Amino acid sequence: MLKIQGLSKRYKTGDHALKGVSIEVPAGQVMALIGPSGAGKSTLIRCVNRLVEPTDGHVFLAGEEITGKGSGALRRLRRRMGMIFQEYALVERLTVMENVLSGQLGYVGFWRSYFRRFPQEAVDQAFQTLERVGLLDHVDKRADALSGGQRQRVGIARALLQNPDILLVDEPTASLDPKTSRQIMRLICEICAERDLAAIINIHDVPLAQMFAQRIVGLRAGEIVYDGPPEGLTDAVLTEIYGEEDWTLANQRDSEDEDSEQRLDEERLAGAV
Ligand SMILES: Nc1ncnc2c1ncn2[C@@H]1O[C@H](COP(=O)(O)OP(=O)(O)OP(=O)(O)O)[C@@H](O)[C@H]1O
Repeated sequence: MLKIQGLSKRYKTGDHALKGVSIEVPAGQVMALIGPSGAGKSTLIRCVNRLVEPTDGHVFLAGEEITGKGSGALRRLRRRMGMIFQEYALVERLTVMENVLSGQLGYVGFWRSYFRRFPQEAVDQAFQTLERVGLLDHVDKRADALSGGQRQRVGIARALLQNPDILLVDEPTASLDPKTSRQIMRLICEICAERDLAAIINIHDVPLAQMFAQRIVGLRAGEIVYDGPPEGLTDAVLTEIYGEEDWTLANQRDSEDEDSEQRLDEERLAGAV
Protein backbone atom coordinates (compact mmCIF):
# COMPACT_ATOMS: atom_id res chain seq x y z
CA MET A 1 0.00 0.00 0.00
CA LEU A 2 2.77 2.44 0.96
CA LYS A 3 6.23 2.20 -0.52
CA ILE A 4 9.08 4.44 0.64
CA GLN A 5 12.31 4.28 -1.35
CA GLY A 6 15.58 5.88 -0.32
CA LEU A 7 13.91 8.74 1.54
CA SER A 8 16.27 11.46 2.76
CA LYS A 9 15.68 14.78 4.43
CA ARG A 10 18.25 17.43 5.15
CA TYR A 11 16.76 20.54 6.76
CA LYS A 12 18.09 23.99 5.87
CA THR A 13 19.70 24.05 9.32
CA GLY A 14 21.92 21.18 8.17
CA ASP A 15 20.15 18.50 10.27
CA HIS A 16 20.25 15.25 8.33
CA ALA A 17 16.96 13.88 9.71
CA LEU A 18 16.51 10.92 7.31
CA LYS A 19 19.28 9.04 5.54
CA GLY A 20 17.95 6.86 2.74
CA VAL A 21 15.03 5.15 4.47
CA SER A 22 13.20 2.39 2.55
CA ILE A 23 10.06 0.68 3.90
CA GLU A 24 6.99 -0.99 2.46
CA VAL A 25 3.77 -1.16 4.46
CA PRO A 26 1.17 -3.56 3.04
CA ALA A 27 -2.60 -3.03 3.36
CA GLY A 28 -3.90 -3.97 6.80
CA GLN A 29 -0.53 -3.73 8.53
CA VAL A 30 -0.07 -1.64 11.66
CA MET A 31 3.55 -0.55 11.88
CA ALA A 32 4.94 1.23 14.92
CA LEU A 33 7.79 3.64 14.42
CA ILE A 34 10.00 3.91 17.50
CA GLY A 35 13.26 5.62 18.27
CA PRO A 36 14.79 8.27 20.51
CA SER A 37 13.92 11.93 20.32
CA GLY A 38 15.37 13.44 17.15
CA ALA A 39 15.66 10.06 15.36
CA GLY A 40 13.50 11.33 12.50
CA LYS A 41 10.11 9.70 13.23
CA SER A 42 8.00 12.83 12.75
CA THR A 43 10.05 13.83 9.73
CA LEU A 44 9.38 10.44 8.15
CA ILE A 45 5.60 10.67 8.68
CA ARG A 46 5.58 14.26 7.43
CA CYS A 47 7.61 13.39 4.34
CA VAL A 48 5.03 10.75 3.42
CA ASN A 49 2.25 13.33 3.12
CA ARG A 50 4.74 16.02 2.13
CA LEU A 51 4.02 18.39 4.97
CA VAL A 52 7.82 18.22 4.94
CA GLU A 53 9.41 18.15 1.48
CA PRO A 54 11.91 15.26 1.18
CA THR A 55 15.36 16.09 -0.15
CA ASP A 56 15.66 12.79 -1.96
CA GLY A 57 13.81 9.54 -2.54
CA HIS A 58 10.34 8.41 -3.56
CA VAL A 59 7.03 7.68 -1.84
CA PHE A 60 4.24 5.70 -3.53
CA LEU A 61 0.67 5.21 -2.29
CA ALA A 62 -1.08 2.26 -3.94
CA GLY A 63 1.40 2.52 -6.81
CA GLU A 64 0.94 6.26 -7.35
CA GLU A 65 3.96 8.44 -6.68
CA ILE A 66 3.39 11.17 -4.08
CA THR A 67 6.81 12.77 -4.38
CA GLY A 68 7.08 15.25 -7.22
CA LYS A 69 3.29 15.75 -7.55
CA GLY A 70 1.91 19.26 -8.15
CA SER A 71 -0.44 20.86 -5.62
CA GLY A 72 -3.75 19.65 -7.18
CA ALA A 73 -2.66 16.02 -7.45
CA LEU A 74 -1.06 16.21 -4.02
CA ARG A 75 -4.32 17.46 -2.46
CA ARG A 76 -6.16 14.52 -4.05
CA LEU A 77 -3.54 12.04 -2.75
CA ARG A 78 -3.57 13.57 0.74
CA ARG A 79 -7.28 12.77 1.04
CA ARG A 80 -6.26 9.13 0.96
CA MET A 81 -3.98 9.59 3.98
CA GLY A 82 -5.75 10.02 7.32
CA MET A 83 -3.72 11.97 9.88
CA ILE A 84 -4.21 11.43 13.61
CA PHE A 85 -2.33 13.81 15.90
CA GLN A 86 -1.08 13.81 19.48
CA GLU A 87 -2.94 17.01 20.32
CA TYR A 88 -6.06 15.93 18.39
CA ALA A 89 -6.18 19.17 16.30
CA LEU A 90 -9.91 19.65 16.90
CA VAL A 91 -11.83 22.91 16.50
CA GLU A 92 -12.75 23.54 20.15
CA ARG A 93 -15.98 25.48 19.63
CA LEU A 94 -17.41 23.01 17.10
CA THR A 95 -19.38 19.91 18.04
CA VAL A 96 -18.11 16.36 17.77
CA MET A 97 -20.22 15.86 14.61
CA GLU A 98 -18.93 19.06 13.00
CA ASN A 99 -15.35 18.13 13.77
CA VAL A 100 -15.83 14.69 12.28
CA LEU A 101 -17.52 16.09 9.17
CA SER A 102 -14.52 18.33 8.62
CA GLY A 103 -12.82 15.08 7.53
CA GLN A 104 -14.90 15.56 4.37
CA LEU A 105 -13.44 19.01 3.70
CA GLY A 106 -11.33 17.77 0.82
CA TYR A 107 -14.43 16.31 -0.81
CA VAL A 108 -17.32 18.77 -0.40
CA GLY A 109 -15.62 22.07 -1.26
CA PHE A 110 -14.86 25.05 0.91
CA TRP A 111 -18.16 27.03 0.81
CA ARG A 112 -20.38 24.04 1.38
CA SER A 113 -18.31 23.03 4.36
CA TYR A 114 -18.07 26.67 5.55
CA PHE A 115 -21.86 26.79 5.76
CA ARG A 116 -21.79 23.24 7.13
CA ARG A 117 -23.97 21.89 4.34
CA PHE A 118 -22.71 18.36 4.14
CA PRO A 119 -24.35 15.73 1.93
CA GLN A 120 -26.71 13.37 3.77
CA GLU A 121 -24.46 10.48 2.79
CA ALA A 122 -21.54 12.10 4.65
CA VAL A 123 -23.73 12.73 7.72
CA ASP A 124 -24.88 9.10 7.69
CA GLN A 125 -21.29 7.91 7.41
CA ALA A 126 -20.28 10.24 10.25
CA PHE A 127 -22.97 8.70 12.51
CA GLN A 128 -21.79 5.19 11.66
CA THR A 129 -18.17 6.13 12.31
CA LEU A 130 -19.03 7.85 15.60
CA GLU A 131 -20.89 4.74 16.67
CA ARG A 132 -17.83 2.63 15.80
CA VAL A 133 -15.52 4.78 17.91
CA GLY A 134 -18.02 4.80 20.80
CA LEU A 135 -19.12 8.44 20.64
CA LEU A 136 -22.73 8.18 19.49
CA ASP A 137 -23.93 9.67 22.79
CA HIS A 138 -21.71 12.72 22.38
CA VAL A 139 -22.36 13.90 18.81
CA ASP A 140 -23.68 17.33 19.85
CA LYS A 141 -21.11 18.02 22.55
CA ARG A 142 -18.54 20.73 21.89
CA ALA A 143 -15.01 19.45 21.48
CA ASP A 144 -13.82 21.48 24.47
CA ALA A 145 -16.19 19.51 26.73
CA LEU A 146 -14.56 16.15 26.01
CA SER A 147 -11.96 14.08 27.84
CA GLY A 148 -8.60 13.34 26.20
CA GLY A 149 -9.64 9.84 25.16
CA GLN A 150 -12.91 11.10 23.68
CA ARG A 151 -11.02 13.82 21.82
CA GLN A 152 -8.71 11.26 20.28
CA ARG A 153 -11.74 9.18 19.25
CA VAL A 154 -13.04 12.25 17.42
CA GLY A 155 -9.63 12.57 15.73
CA ILE A 156 -9.83 8.92 14.64
CA ALA A 157 -13.40 9.29 13.35
CA ARG A 158 -12.45 12.44 11.43
CA ALA A 159 -9.52 10.65 9.77
CA LEU A 160 -11.78 7.69 8.87
CA LEU A 161 -14.36 9.93 7.24
CA GLN A 162 -11.82 10.66 4.51
CA ASN A 163 -11.99 6.95 3.56
CA PRO A 164 -8.19 6.79 3.64
CA ASP A 165 -5.92 4.02 2.35
CA ILE A 166 -3.47 4.62 5.18
CA LEU A 167 -3.45 6.21 8.63
CA LEU A 168 -0.45 8.34 9.59
CA VAL A 169 -0.55 8.55 13.35
CA ASP A 170 1.72 10.87 15.31
CA GLU A 171 2.04 10.08 19.04
CA PRO A 172 -1.67 9.24 19.51
CA THR A 173 -1.35 8.45 23.21
CA ALA A 174 1.21 10.97 24.42
CA SER A 175 -1.38 13.02 26.34
CA LEU A 176 -3.40 10.08 27.66
CA ASP A 177 -3.33 7.94 30.83
CA PRO A 178 -2.11 4.33 30.47
CA LYS A 179 -5.56 2.72 30.33
CA THR A 180 -6.97 5.20 27.81
CA SER A 181 -3.77 4.82 25.77
CA ARG A 182 -4.40 1.11 25.45
CA GLN A 183 -8.03 1.65 24.52
CA ILE A 184 -7.02 4.10 21.79
CA MET A 185 -4.28 1.82 20.41
CA ARG A 186 -6.69 -1.13 20.49
CA LEU A 187 -9.33 0.89 18.65
CA ILE A 188 -6.89 2.00 15.93
CA CYS A 189 -5.66 -1.58 15.40
CA GLU A 190 -9.15 -3.08 15.34
CA ILE A 191 -10.30 -0.52 12.78
CA CYS A 192 -7.23 -1.19 10.61
CA ALA A 193 -8.03 -4.92 10.68
CA GLU A 194 -11.72 -4.34 9.87
CA ARG A 195 -10.97 -2.03 6.93
CA ASP A 196 -7.72 -3.58 5.74
CA LEU A 197 -6.13 -0.21 6.44
CA ALA A 198 -2.38 0.29 6.74
CA ALA A 199 -1.08 2.48 9.56
CA ILE A 200 2.21 4.00 10.60
CA ILE A 201 2.16 4.96 14.26
CA ASN A 202 4.91 7.15 15.63
CA ILE A 203 5.09 6.18 19.30
CA HIS A 204 7.45 6.63 22.24
CA ASP A 205 5.90 3.99 24.47
CA VAL A 206 7.75 0.80 23.50
CA PRO A 207 5.66 -1.68 25.58
CA LEU A 208 2.49 -0.20 24.07
CA ALA A 209 3.93 -0.51 20.56
CA GLN A 210 4.89 -4.13 21.26
CA MET A 211 1.46 -4.91 22.64
CA PHE A 212 -0.47 -3.71 19.59
CA ALA A 213 1.65 -3.33 16.43
CA GLN A 214 2.38 -6.25 14.10
CA ARG A 215 5.66 -4.74 13.02
CA ILE A 216 8.16 -2.44 14.67
CA VAL A 217 10.58 -0.20 12.84
CA GLY A 218 13.32 1.34 14.99
CA LEU A 219 14.94 4.53 13.78
CA ARG A 220 18.18 5.91 15.06
CA ALA A 221 19.76 9.11 13.71
CA GLY A 222 17.69 8.93 10.52
CA GLU A 223 18.42 5.28 9.74
CA ILE A 224 16.49 2.05 10.24
CA VAL A 225 18.30 -0.10 12.80
CA TYR A 226 15.46 -2.59 13.42
CA ASP A 227 12.59 -3.81 11.26
CA GLY A 228 10.77 -6.87 12.53
CA PRO A 229 8.17 -8.36 14.86
CA PRO A 230 7.52 -6.99 18.38
CA GLU A 231 9.07 -10.14 19.94
CA GLY A 232 12.38 -9.32 18.29
CA LEU A 233 12.89 -6.21 20.42
CA THR A 234 15.49 -7.75 22.71
CA ASP A 235 17.60 -5.73 25.15
CA ALA A 236 20.39 -5.72 22.56
CA VAL A 237 18.07 -4.34 19.87
CA LEU A 238 16.67 -1.72 22.27
CA THR A 239 20.22 -0.68 23.08
CA GLU A 240 21.00 -0.37 19.39
CA ILE A 241 17.95 1.87 18.90
CA TYR A 242 18.10 3.96 22.08
CA GLY A 243 21.63 3.52 23.41
CA GLU A 244 22.90 1.86 26.59
CA GLU A 245 20.22 1.44 29.31
CA ASP A 246 18.99 -1.20 31.76
CA TRP A 247 15.93 -2.64 30.02
CA THR A 248 15.09 -5.28 32.64
CA LEU A 249 12.46 -3.17 34.37
CA ALA A 250 10.67 -2.27 31.15
CA ASN A 251 10.56 -5.90 30.01
CA GLN A 252 9.48 -7.09 33.44
CA ARG A 253 6.64 -4.53 33.51
CA ASP A 254 5.77 -5.76 30.07
CA SER A 255 5.17 -9.34 31.06
CA GLU A 256 3.30 -8.26 34.20
CA ASP A 257 1.07 -6.09 32.01
CA GLU A 258 0.45 -9.00 29.68
CA ASP A 259 -0.51 -11.23 32.62
CA SER A 260 -2.99 -8.74 34.02
CA GLU A 261 -4.38 -8.01 30.54
CA GLN A 262 -4.92 -11.73 30.00
CA ARG A 263 -6.60 -12.02 33.40
CA LEU A 264 -8.89 -9.12 32.54
CA ASP A 265 -9.80 -10.70 29.19
CA GLU A 266 -10.61 -13.97 30.93
CA GLU A 267 -12.75 -12.13 33.49
CA ARG A 268 -14.51 -10.26 30.68
CA LEU A 269 -15.24 -13.53 28.90
CA ALA A 270 -16.60 -14.95 32.12
CA GLY A 271 -18.90 -11.92 32.34
CA ALA A 272 -17.33 -10.74 35.58
CA VAL A 273 -16.35 -7.26 34.31
N1 LIG B 1 11.65 22.11 10.93
C1 LIG B 1 12.88 21.66 11.22
N2 LIG B 1 13.97 22.41 10.90
C2 LIG B 1 15.20 21.98 11.18
N3 LIG B 1 15.49 20.80 11.77
C3 LIG B 1 14.46 20.02 12.10
C4 LIG B 1 13.10 20.42 11.86
N4 LIG B 1 12.30 19.43 12.30
C5 LIG B 1 13.10 18.47 12.80
N5 LIG B 1 14.40 18.83 12.69
C6 LIG B 1 15.57 18.04 13.10
O1 LIG B 1 15.52 16.79 12.44
C7 LIG B 1 15.90 15.73 13.32
C8 LIG B 1 14.75 14.74 13.42
O2 LIG B 1 13.64 15.35 14.07
P1 LIG B 1 12.22 14.66 14.22
O3 LIG B 1 11.31 15.66 14.86
O4 LIG B 1 11.81 14.08 12.93
O5 LIG B 1 12.56 13.49 15.24
P2 LIG B 1 11.57 12.60 16.12
O6 LIG B 1 12.16 11.24 16.10
O7 LIG B 1 10.19 12.74 15.62
O8 LIG B 1 11.72 13.24 17.55
P3 LIG B 1 10.62 13.32 18.73
O9 LIG B 1 10.40 11.92 19.16
O10 LIG B 1 11.27 14.14 19.77
O11 LIG B 1 9.39 13.96 18.15
C9 LIG B 1 16.26 16.39 14.64
O12 LIG B 1 17.66 16.58 14.66
C10 LIG B 1 15.55 17.73 14.59
O13 LIG B 1 16.25 18.70 15.32
